Amino acid sequence: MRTNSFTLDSLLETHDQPFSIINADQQIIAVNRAWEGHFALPRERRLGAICCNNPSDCRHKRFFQTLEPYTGMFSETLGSQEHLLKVRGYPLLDVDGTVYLGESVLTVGKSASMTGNPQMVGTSSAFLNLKTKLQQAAQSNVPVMLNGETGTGKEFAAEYIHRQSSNADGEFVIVDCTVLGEDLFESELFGHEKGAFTGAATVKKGLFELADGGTLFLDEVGELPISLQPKLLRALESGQFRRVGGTTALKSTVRVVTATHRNLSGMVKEGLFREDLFYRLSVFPLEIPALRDRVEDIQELVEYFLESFGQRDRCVYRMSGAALQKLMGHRWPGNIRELKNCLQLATCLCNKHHIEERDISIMRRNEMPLKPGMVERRGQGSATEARKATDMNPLEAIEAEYIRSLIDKHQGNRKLIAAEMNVSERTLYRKLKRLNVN
Ligand SMILES: Nc1ncnc2c1ncn2[C@@H]1O[C@H](COP(=O)(O)OP(=O)(O)OP(=O)(O)O)[C@@H](O)[C@H]1O
Repeated sequence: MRTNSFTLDSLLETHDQPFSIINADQQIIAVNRAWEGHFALPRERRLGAICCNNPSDCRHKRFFQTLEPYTGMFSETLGSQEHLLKVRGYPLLDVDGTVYLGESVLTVGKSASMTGNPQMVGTSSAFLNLKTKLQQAAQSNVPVMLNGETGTGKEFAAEYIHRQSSNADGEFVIVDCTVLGEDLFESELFGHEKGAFTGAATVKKGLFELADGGTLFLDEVGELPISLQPKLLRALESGQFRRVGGTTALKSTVRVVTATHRNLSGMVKEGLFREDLFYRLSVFPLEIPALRDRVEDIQELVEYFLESFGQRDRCVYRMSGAALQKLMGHRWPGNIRELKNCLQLATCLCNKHHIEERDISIMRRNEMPLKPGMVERRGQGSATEARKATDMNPLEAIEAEYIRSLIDKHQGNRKLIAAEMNVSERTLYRKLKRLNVN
């Protein structure tokens, strides 16, 4: 059979979809007109350039290791814009047998900047991997379980999944499992009919119903009492539920995302979490990395937060190199929330909007700032008494005392108390409830 050789450019232009060719050195060697138009980038700016932001760990590199065709959702920053791409990559052979990667963009979803979502900041490989997986999870519609330390951005990630998913037009409903005791669970989750119990003066829709067509985010799902877990499982499996006091079975189609800082599979082994519910919820498990495992992102996060504080305060905050070094050297047990709160405080302490090393006050976990007199009061036995009265362990008693000192200091302002403790207001609320502090 006689074969003709066509010029590369004429072949490329037969693709209506954006199309690019990448060599084994991960350089872009050709793009078509649809690609230029789609990304609003002239080809001269891309030809010869390295394929993406993170060439040491990207789909192109993996392709040249395996030569396996692939299809999937990925996020990529081209120019100054973040794009969510559905791509197909496959091998191309030239006449002398050299392998290239041909990649076409199949359909294009919404980008975070286009939807006005808060920006997901970070370019470390740990973070980019996570972002790609979040997008894959968003497209898949299966239950996602997010695992990570406090303040790593689990709720932020859950909302990101929601906004990128086909349920984005529905509600993003957060269920805080730490506050759902036996008495609240059914009426909060499934709602109640008028007169179902004393105080049920009107019909109330539950969170499950409100999330219909949207996303139900079960935060701290590991805290859900085991006695309530079968009820949740039943509703998730059938999509059906009854309001308290109601006889009609209602239906709700929700996308489920859960988060926990606990080792749930360990809890299953210990009989503290139902195995069937665990498997039902963790079809797509995702680990959110701690900030200390992606220190490369600290500078970018600092710039991002300072810019947003600057917009709020109508000024431009700057930071000295020494101050940044101090931030880079900390282990951030409270993760991104702790960093954000630390910067928030620095903007209040600094002079002429210039943050110096002395303005960075990092709170050591074992250095609880006690109010004058607090040690003395503890010495007189107030914490011990509180412990006896409420059956607290010694650490809880100290924590309760510490929170009380902050309540005094900030005159009960929960925002300020939570900020000083480096926890979310919701976490503070849980602590107040658990420690019985008013
Ligand atoms: N990638 C990111 N870019 C910018 N801000 C982020 C990012 N990830 C998290 N944040 C911010 O960090 C803070 C903590 O995030 P979030 O509340 O989602 O953490 P969490 O893991 O759910 O915490 P907790 O377990 O204590 O509830 C929030 O202010 C959030 O906006």
